[in-house]
Amino acid sequence: MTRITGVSLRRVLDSRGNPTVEADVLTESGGFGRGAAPSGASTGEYEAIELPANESIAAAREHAVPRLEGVYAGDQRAVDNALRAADGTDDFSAIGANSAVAISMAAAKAAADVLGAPLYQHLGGAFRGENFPIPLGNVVGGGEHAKEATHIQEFLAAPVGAPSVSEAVFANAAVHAAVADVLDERGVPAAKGDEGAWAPPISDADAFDVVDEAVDRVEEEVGFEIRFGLDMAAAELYDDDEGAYVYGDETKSTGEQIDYVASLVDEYDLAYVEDPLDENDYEAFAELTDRVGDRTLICGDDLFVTNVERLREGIDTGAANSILIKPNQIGTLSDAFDAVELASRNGYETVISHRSGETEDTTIAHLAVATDAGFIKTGTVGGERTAKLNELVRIADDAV
Ligand SMILES: C=C(OP(=O)(O)O)C(=O)O
Ligand SMILES: [Mg+2]
Repeated sequence: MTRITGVSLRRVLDSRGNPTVEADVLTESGGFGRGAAPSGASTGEYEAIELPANESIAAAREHAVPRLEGVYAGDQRAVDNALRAADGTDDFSAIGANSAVAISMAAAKAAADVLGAPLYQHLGGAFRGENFPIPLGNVVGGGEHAKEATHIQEFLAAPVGAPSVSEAVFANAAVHAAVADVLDERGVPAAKGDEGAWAPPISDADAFDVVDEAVDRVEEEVGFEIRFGLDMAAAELYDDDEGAYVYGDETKSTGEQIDYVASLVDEYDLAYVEDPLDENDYEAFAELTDRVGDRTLICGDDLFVTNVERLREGIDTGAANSILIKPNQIGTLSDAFDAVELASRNGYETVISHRSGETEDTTIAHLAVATDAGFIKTGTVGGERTAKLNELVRIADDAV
């Protein structure tokens, strides 16, 4: 049976070397699941609250663990309702979304363990496992993820024509390597940012040129279509006092930002643009989506924060045509599923996503397959990123 008999919590390292929360869930029949919370750097204003790991663990031990004992791990809503009840706030500020999401994911894995089913099947049902998300691979980045690099946070390879998820994963790694070659040929030194993308000290315009060239080279090599996209993380660029987007010495008004993004979509045939505008500006999002939403995905990350109420507002105003899903932005798997369902029912594409601070946890790979998501954004290289990519390869190979 999947009745929970124990929950233990500990501090472990994330990929930035910061403490994060890991949870173990045990069931009465010996089922075991482990989940670890990721952590953002360019966090949205409306995200659930991450507490310092120690504080979150102490609060969850006191308030959540006693309520979870006896709950069926296989009843994900019951687990997540218990977490919400233990917390008692709207944003998990009492026990921390970090403990909440770690426990929520660990319970799902414990239930899958008892059932002897892969996590994606426990979460998504018997007919999942045929369709795979296209991985969006961060190959050049800056913003809050790397100092002295591009203003735009992420340049993402999008192997839209790949015949399999495995070929898509390897294509993104090849684009990452080709970017290194192009930078080297141009004499540009580059360290890596938090997500393993190259973080060269070049302008955004030069980065477009480098990524375009790298994508062309790999496209020729692999023989299928590779496009690219962006996470502009524009809430980080937007200055409330100036009422403008700040790119170093240059600023753009909201109208200029919309024109700029629309021109990039057309010039580079972008497949995907995440957070092109400030997280409070549904109207500007809607204007851009109206202009280019027929030929690219306009995705809300900081805009929606995996929150059904914010997504509902986006649907009502025509603000976007896709949503980024980060379970730790909202705190539980049930809430993340609700956001996916609302999105799908309204024709929105879903993109399951990692955070810039990650662990070896592979839940999001299973979540993407379980929800039949069109895309997954989980980096390109680096152990905490390849953990998810390799898990997708294993799921496709029936090896989980
Ligand atoms: C993954 C992202 O970064 P972070 O985790 O820092 O929010 C993002 O903005 O999409
Ligand atoms: Mg983002």
